[in-house]
Amino acid sequence: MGRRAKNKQGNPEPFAEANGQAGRPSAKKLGKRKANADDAGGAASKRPTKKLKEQEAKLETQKGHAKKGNEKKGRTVPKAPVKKKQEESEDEDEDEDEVMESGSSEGWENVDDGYDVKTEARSLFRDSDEEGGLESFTGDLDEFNVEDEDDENESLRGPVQELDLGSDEEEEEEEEAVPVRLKGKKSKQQERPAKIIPTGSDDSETDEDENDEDGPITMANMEARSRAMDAKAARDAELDAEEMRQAELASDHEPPEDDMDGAEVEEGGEFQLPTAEEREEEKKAGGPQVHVVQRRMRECVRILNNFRKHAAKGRSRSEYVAQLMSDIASYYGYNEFLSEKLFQLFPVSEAIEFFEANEVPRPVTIRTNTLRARRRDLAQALINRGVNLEPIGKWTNVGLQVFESSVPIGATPEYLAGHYMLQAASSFLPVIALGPQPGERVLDMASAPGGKTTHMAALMQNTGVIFANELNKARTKSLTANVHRLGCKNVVVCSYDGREFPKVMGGFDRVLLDAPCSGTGVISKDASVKTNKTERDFTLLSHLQKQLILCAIDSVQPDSKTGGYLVYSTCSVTVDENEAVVDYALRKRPNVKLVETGLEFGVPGFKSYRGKTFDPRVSMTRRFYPHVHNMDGFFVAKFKVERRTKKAAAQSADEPEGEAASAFAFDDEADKAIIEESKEELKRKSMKAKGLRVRARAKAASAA
Ligand SMILES: C[S@@+](CC[C@H](N)C(=O)[O-])C[C@H]1O[C@@H](n2cnc3c(N)ncnc32)[C@H](O)[C@@H]1O
Repeated sequence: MGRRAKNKQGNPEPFAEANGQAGRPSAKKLGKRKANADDAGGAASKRPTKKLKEQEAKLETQKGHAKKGNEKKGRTVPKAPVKKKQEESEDEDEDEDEVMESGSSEGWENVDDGYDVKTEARSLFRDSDEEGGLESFTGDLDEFNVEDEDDENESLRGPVQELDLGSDEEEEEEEEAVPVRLKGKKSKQQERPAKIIPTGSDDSETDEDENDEDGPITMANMEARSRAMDAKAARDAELDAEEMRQAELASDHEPPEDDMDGAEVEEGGEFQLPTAEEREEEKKAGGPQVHVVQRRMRECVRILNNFRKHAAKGRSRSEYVAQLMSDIASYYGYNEFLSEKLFQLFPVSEAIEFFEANEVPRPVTIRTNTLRARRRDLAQALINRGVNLEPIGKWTNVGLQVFESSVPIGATPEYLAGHYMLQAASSFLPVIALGPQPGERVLDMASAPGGKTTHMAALMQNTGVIFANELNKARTKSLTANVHRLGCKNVVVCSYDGREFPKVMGGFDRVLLDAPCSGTGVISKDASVKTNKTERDFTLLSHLQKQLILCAIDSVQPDSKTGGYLVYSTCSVTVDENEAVVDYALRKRPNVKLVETGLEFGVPGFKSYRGKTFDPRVSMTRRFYPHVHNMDGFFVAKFKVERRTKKAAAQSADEPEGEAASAFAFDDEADKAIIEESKEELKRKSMKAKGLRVRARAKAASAA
């Protein structure tokens, strides 16, 4: 398998200005893909890169530069246009900026020609071993990798899970073969016979293998190979675009029923929704067989995409939806409540893409700590150790994507020396949006394990001061460790409930509230979310988030000469944790307004959702999705806080609970019990973290 194929991440290019609608596969398209893949034998374990590729091809072709747009290798997270200002503030490396901007070969031209990475990596390994170098780190990795299992990012959830430290025996074996130490978790999909909606990219693995010649990748041939891959990607993009045009053309001329996407009859005869009895029998037999569920899901998607045409007489849309949601839950392993909640966020076909993307690990990415290293130097040092990497994209000057590595990325000398942070690309976004400036006073209200705190310290060039607050004392250890490792000298770690601000301290130029959330954006890293989140969790969380956001707003200094901003972010995709919280804040604090995040990609937030209307400015917020942007699901909103006038204060007190409020807001009086429960829950968690005995929840509740 090719070098990149081993760490294939689905799709590459960004969907700059994606709006969530763009390029959604039509029913026709899905059918066509399915037919293609079925022809190819319904191969198992293929990644859901298709839609991304199609969208890219379409968008990029429209823009007239498909060549750049479709790097089929799935080797990048979004390469979105970058703002000049961000570039300047994020990286001091001017030379590198030049190379990046020239766009010639993504910044690697000036490394030594003829350098054989594999050979060098082998010798480095030996050297390290002799010196007790890398080997000696493995035992202590946990300490260095900082974590706490429920951390949202960094070394905790994602990348480190990917690392395979292996046993000593493996080590020896691997040294011979130039080991790949970076491994994806085996997804459930890989054990399944076929995809729900097979895609044309299903043959991409073969393509990649063809592309990856056997010889060693050297500095000399890296660029040429990269160009060859780009050229191939461009050809693929053209083919895809052509296929898309054909599909669209065909949909303009009603297809015959036996067309690929018509009411085709799959193996097993005409599709019928199961009756209640059949479903009961299915349950008794231990649930449906995988191939039955797959087919049923495919059929339901097809029918729901053109209900009038394809639905069986007498069956309602809601019956198909109910069947599909139930099958999604069993096929992907979600509880029914969550599968429904997530399903409702998207049009039918896109929902499947989302669930599929959650089965695939996101790219492993690192952030250069510009307090200690320049990205170019860091990249060179890691390449010398046998790490295959490249810049994430033009939107960040500090990010690197790691494709494979023969060393544990969380234990290299550079890691230990604080030259980089293992950090999900999505985690860069709120910090870029906040844009902390040197000399400012900043609050990071919920900060452990410190990925964003340390990023802000770097942007502030270790000047000014950042108060890094974290409720959970146990988690302040990893936060402090990271602050030290990365050489941040302007950070004060503290441990309060965020809701105690600004009483504890206020008057900040900027505040980041990276709120505690359900983690529905990071399911690929933490599959437990699929089953352990209930309706009650979402109620409690959104209450907490609403309380925290008001405290965060009140902690901002409206008269700040340089700032006066708040960024609210979550790694969740649910509306109650995102737009509903933002809408609530806008209503409760008329002295704040939403401003553009400055992030040039991402889908606008929902202005309305399931019959509820939010403040129209909520569309200035940005959503990020695994299936669209190949990053963790994420949400970012940026506020400007202004001076509170008497009139505004009165307005906020009188603020009627609007249309959206009924569903998403809370009334302090009526919900007192819930708020108390949420406090109780936090207390329990904190006690647990300290190793204290915690009363069982039911007892605690009745006692309260
Ligand atoms: C999404 S994580 C923060 C990740 C962090 N910003 C980073 O980039 O590394 C949310 C954090 O909020 C903490 N937290 C939960 N409730 C809190 C509260 N009431 N006040 C402050 N922090 C809280 C959690 O313990 C968790 O560490």
